[in-house]
Amino acid sequence: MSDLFRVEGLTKNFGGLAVSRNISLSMSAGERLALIGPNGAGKTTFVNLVTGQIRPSSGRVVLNGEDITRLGAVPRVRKGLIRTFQVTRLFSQITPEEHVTLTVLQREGRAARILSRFTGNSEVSGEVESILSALGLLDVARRKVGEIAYGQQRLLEIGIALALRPKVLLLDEPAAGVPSSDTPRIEQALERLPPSLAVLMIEHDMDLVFRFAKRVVVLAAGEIIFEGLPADVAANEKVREAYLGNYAHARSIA
Ligand SMILES: Nc1ncnc2c1ncn2[C@@H]1O[C@H](COP(=O)(O)OP(=O)(O)OP(=O)(O)O)[C@@H](O)[C@H]1O
Repeated sequence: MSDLFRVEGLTKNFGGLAVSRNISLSMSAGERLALIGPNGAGKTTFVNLVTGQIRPSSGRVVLNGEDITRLGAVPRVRKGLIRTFQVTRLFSQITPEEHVTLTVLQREGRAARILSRFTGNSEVSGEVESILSALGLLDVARRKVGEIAYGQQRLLEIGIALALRPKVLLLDEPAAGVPSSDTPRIEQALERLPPSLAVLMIEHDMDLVFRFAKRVVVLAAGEIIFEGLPADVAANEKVREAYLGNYAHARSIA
């Protein structure tokens, strides 16, 4: 099998509620996949199952041919399965340079040493600089995170993920909360992600989805209802029903 990553029959029940239903999906190295679906479809739950934040009721998660279903979140990160979150989780008092430096040191098992000893270390700082540069963050590298734009904070989260040297990167709504004037920056950064990386992106911004993804998977009520080319998704009857149903529901409770 040439799949870098796959899930087989992934199912999660919360009490009587089936939130993931028999999801099977595979990704190869370098793939750009978007996972979309109406609110409550189970997208975040899917990512949580993949990264080990929650355990499936049944099914398997396989990375590089190895069944990692029983591994916790931290060993999965070490194996290269990395995610970002919908809401930023950054420290406002330290800089982007320090965030990414710390992550590189953490990965190398050197984070316990004093950070300042490493900011001048050429091996580490070269890697930090190349990550920040690819994301267009060099000019704010030494500003406090609390002072930089939200779009830049979102990019920094991707930088932290990259510092962990992912093989599979799961991006949970990378453009959420970012003003539309800043979305081109996010798009550019996504275009510059390492070509061999497999990227799965959850996103509601359809323009971004269509420009980024080569393949789209649609989830509705915990199930995959479409898998195919971005150009074919809008015309698909099941997809239209899922979104219309959701909007109708949203209206009924408004
Ligand atoms: N821990 C939990 N216990 C019970 N139900 C849960 C739990 N986590 C999620 N759910 C339910 O599972 C369903 C799917 O939620 P999930 O957050 O995965 O959807 P989503 O597609 O990511 O939605 P959104 O686009 O709004 O972020 C929702 O009905 C949610 O209420």
